[in-house]
Formats: sequence, structure tokens, C-alpha cells
Amino acid sequence: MRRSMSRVLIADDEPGICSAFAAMLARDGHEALIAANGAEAVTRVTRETLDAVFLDVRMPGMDGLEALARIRDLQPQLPVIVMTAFGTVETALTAVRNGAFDYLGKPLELDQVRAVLERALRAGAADASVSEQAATGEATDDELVGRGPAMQSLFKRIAVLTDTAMTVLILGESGVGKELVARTLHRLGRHREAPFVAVNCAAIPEALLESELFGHARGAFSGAVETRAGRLEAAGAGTLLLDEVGELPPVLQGKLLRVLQERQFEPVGEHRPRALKARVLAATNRDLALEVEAGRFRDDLYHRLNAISLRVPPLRERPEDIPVLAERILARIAADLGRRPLYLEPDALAMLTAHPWPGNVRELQHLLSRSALLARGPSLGATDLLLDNDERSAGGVVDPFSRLEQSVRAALASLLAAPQPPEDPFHRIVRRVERELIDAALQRCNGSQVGASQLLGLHRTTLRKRLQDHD
Ligand SMILES: Nc1ncnc2c1ncn2[C@@H]1O[C@H](COP(=O)(O)OP(=O)(O)OP(=O)(O)O)[C@@H](O)[C@H]1O
Repeated sequence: MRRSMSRVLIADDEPGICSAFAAMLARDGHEALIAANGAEAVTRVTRETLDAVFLDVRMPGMDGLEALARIRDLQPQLPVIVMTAFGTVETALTAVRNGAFDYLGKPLELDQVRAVLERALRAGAADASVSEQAATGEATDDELVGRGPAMQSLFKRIAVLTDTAMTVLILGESGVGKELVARTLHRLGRHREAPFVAVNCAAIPEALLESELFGHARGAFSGAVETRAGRLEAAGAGTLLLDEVGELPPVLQGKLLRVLQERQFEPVGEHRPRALKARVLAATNRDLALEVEAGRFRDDLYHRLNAISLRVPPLRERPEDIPVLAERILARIAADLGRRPLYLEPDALAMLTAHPWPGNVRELQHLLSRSALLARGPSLGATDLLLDNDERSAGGVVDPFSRLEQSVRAALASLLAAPQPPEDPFHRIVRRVERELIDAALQRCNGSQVGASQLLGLHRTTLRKRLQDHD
């Protein structure tokens, strides 16, 4: 919980700025601490409990950007606002990309300073609540779950971005939770009471997409019998998510760019622009840089969208989140079915943790729903998990190694899940694989060691030695 009086560090080499700032903070009931350079700021952060930091970019010795990096390492959740007199937008954006909460241009305007500080303090509190909620598992349907470091750092970035109006590009594979991230940005933002509207740019036919987004006037085209508001308008002062933005047709890419630049739009068949009030978020599972190279996506729109991006890591990069996700999903399924939640046996959990999840969280949801429907008894074991057998690659060829990889991962997971994990999991697993391989070759060659060594591409003496090792 945030204390009502906040402690704010101001790092600036101009004493005049520091004292004006400190006076303002004191008037507003906060406590100001002062550092004259970057190194001092970092020291203060290590020693004091702080709620926000204002950092000047140009300071002697360690400059603001370097101090920012150190502070982010020390206390990733502490909001840092960067101040810059010489700053170009690039410096400011670099700072924001490197984790600054926001930036302020000098000369400072006290009202602006107040507004940013207020947001920073709220985001600090929101950040704590996102992490707390994830850590305690008190999540509802709409809440992003994740305990591991990858999701924790995503939560922090989300918390920093909740209250800005900036466009954010949300990147990640299919089913990874991009829309949920967009909803979270909205839910924690200032306009959470306003609507959240998502448009899947890939799902709406090109001919309809423009009027769907911007609306149309009556008679704008045949079939437009009534004036209709578009989704941009429907989002009001809330959030519009352009999902699968990589699929936006070229004409609309140009229009969207203009809308974002001018913050106004025109419904089809109308010439009076309307103000864009909503925050626009975009999501894609494509590599937009490649799309730009291939000439399918506008470079300028890409840069506009990509100024701030959030990458949602694939599930295979965060297996530590699987138990809590699975628990949540099973609880939801149980509520839907009016049953008690099933619990996962350790072997099932080991198997889930080992699976590579090409379809990410959505695949996990589907697997658990399928398995829960057919399960008998109060728990799910490894044999109850109906993992998708469809391991075909795009060309329809079964990859003979995918099962092997899966088994190796499962073997490792279950060794590590044992109450006393062995010290040599590498040798244990490799030995088992080797034994299987030699055994299979010997069977194929009716027990002939010469035949098996030829089949495996091993020297006869090597095979014999291995057989002795395996007794
Ligand atoms: N971290 C998470 N915590 C809880 N639920 C999650 C999480 N990530 C994803 N989900 C759930 O997984 C499902 C897929 O997520 P979502 O639709 O947000 O993915 P997406 O990346 O937008 O997918 P696509 O690219 O296919 O549109 C949703 O039901 C969502 O609620």
C-alpha cells in the first residue's frame, strides 16, 4: 500500500530546479529528497524507500540515462521520470524504452510535473497490485496470470504504460495473451469505465473494414441506409485494440497513420472530422519489420506503432507459469461445469511443463477442457492429458523427433520434480536414450552386433563397449 505522503527523489545538477521542485512537493504534502548527480541518485535509491524519481538527463559524471539503467536494475518497480532540456524526442523515447515512466521537457511546468507525479504514484500502486494479484493467484477471468520473471517484467511495463495515451504495439505469438494484455492496460488505466473495443483486422472483409472502423454517413455507399458509428467512436474515451494489425490493407494503413498523427478521423462519406478520443492499441503475431521489408506494411506506420512495444513471451519461455495458469483454467472449467476443480497429479504437471505449447495459453486451455471433460475421478494424471497428436509440420509431414523432444523434456521435468532430484539428470537421460537406441537396432538386426553397429553408424568396438556399460 502506498503511504499518503510520498517520498520523491529529484536528481538535477541545477540547485534552482531542485529547490523549486522541493517547494512544490512540500506544498502538495510530499517529501522531497535531492541528489546533485546520477551517482548520488543511484546511491539514494539503494538506501531510501522512495515512491518516484525525477532524473535530469544531462548531469556531470553519470548521466540520467545511465542512472536510469542502474535504478531499473535495482528497483524495477520504482517509477522514474526523465527530464530533459536538450532532449530530442529520441532521447525521451530512448528513456521510455529503457523503462522510464515518462519524460518532461524543460523548462518544467509545475502543473505538468504534478500530473506526471500523480500518474507515477498511481502506476506504482497499480504495479504492486498487478504483481500481488498474480503472486497470490487472486485472479478473475480477466486477469493476467504469471509468476515467473518474464511475466513480472511484463507487468511492470504494463503498469508504466497504463495511464499514457500513447499507442502501444503488443507483440507475441498466437494465443499468448496479447488481447488480455490490451484489456489489462485498459482496466488499470484512467478511463477504465469507458469501453474497451477490439477489432480483428483479419476477420473483417476489406470492403467493410473502413466503415467498421470509422463509421459511415447515410447513403455513403449502397447499403448504407443509416448513419452508423464506427468502432473508433464506439470506444469513446476508452481503448480501441486493432488486433492482427499486420493484416490491415494498404489503403487503411495510410488512413490509420493519419488518424494517429492528427488524432481525428472522418466517417466514410462525411467530411467533417471527428476527434479521436480513444487510446489506440495494436497487436500482431507477425514480424512487422519483415512485412515492411516485403513491402506489405508501411514503414512510417510501423515506426509510429512500434515506438512503444510490449512483447508477450511464448509459454515455452516461461514454464514456471504453467502450474498457476493450469490451476486457474481448471478452476474456471469447474465453475462452468458446476463441478469441483480437478487437481493435477505431479506427473501431469511435469508433462505440461515439458510440452512446447506452440499454441500457447489458448492451447493449454483447450487441452485442459478436453481432458477435464473426459476425466473420471478428482484429479488429472499424465495419462488423462489428451495432448494433441497433430504434430504435423506445415507440409503435412510428421516430425519424428517432436515426440522424442517431448519425452526428453518430460523426463527432465519429472526427475527435477522428485522430492530429491538426482545430481546427474543429463547422464541419466542420455543413458536411457542410448539404451533404447541400441536395443531397437539390435532387435531390427535379430541380435546381430555387427548389423546393429552398421545400422547405427557406430564402430563395432564402440557398440560392444556401450553394451558392456549397459550390462
Ligand atoms: N497470462 C494469462 N493469464 C490468464 N489467462 C491468459 C493469459 N494469457 C492468455 N490467457 C488466456 O488465453 C486465451 C488466449 O489469449 P488472447 O486471446 O489474449 O491471446 P492472443 O495473443 O490475443 O491470441 P491471438 O493472436 O490468437 O489473437 C484467452 O482466453 C486468455 O484469457
